[in-house]
Amino acid sequence: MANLSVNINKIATLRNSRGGNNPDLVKVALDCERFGAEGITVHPRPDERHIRYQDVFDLKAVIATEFNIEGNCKEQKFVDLVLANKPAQVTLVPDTEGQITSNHGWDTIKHQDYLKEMVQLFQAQGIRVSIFVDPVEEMVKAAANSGTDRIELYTEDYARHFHQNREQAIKPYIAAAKTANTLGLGINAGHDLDLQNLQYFAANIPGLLEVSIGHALISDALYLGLENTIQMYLRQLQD
Ligand SMILES: CC(=O)[C@@H](O)[C@H](O)COP(=O)(O)O
Ligand SMILES: NCC(=O)COP(=O)(O)O
Repeated sequence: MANLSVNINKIATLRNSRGGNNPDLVKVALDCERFGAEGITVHPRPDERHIRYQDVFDLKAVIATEFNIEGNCKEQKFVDLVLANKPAQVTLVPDTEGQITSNHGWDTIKHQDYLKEMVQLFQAQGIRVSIFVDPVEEMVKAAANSGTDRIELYTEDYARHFHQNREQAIKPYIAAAKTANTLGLGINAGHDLDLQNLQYFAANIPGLLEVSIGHALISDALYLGLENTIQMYLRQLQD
């Protein structure tokens, strides 16, 4: 069964909209753990529009499950933040400036040497590394050459096409996962996974270790409550 890491960016978005500490991000993270989440994910961006750099220190001090920090390692501030906090996992995402959200994986062929350097830097500090990639076999192969522990499959395309034709939508992900399995890479996945598309994805991706879910899960929690929502997502992941 794949682990569920709850991405709490959207809690920080809500908090920041009024400048105070409501909702309390740290309390929400601890509640997610109490309700069954196996990890907490944050994706600090340079403009700190949701997760602030200080949040990462505050969360690291209290989180007992897997802490996953996602972000752009081309930003020195991000690299310093990760090294200062030594989370269980860092997920390298190739964000470009002004993006509303993550919208592509790394070109692991073009950035091979750079990624190798980054992977070594984090691994030397005992931090597991995952590289965010599109479900393209060549990208998975080149990711393996960087020495990364895991890849995170960018699932936006799967989610977008799921309702039209789920067999077609998942095809490239199965192929990418098989390649990753052959190369000994661990597999994470995320972006736009939700209560409709998660079960089919988890049931069909061989070797899926972890999903990180934020936007849909936090939205569902408005109607269903956070505890109930987390339990519902966990049920989708059951074998
Ligand atoms: C890497 C990924 O797919 C997610 O972390 C996503 O980027 C969430 O970030 P936002 O909450 O800023 O949209
Ligand atoms: N890595 C993906 C993630 O953390 C959450 O993405 P989303 O569920 O907010 O689209």
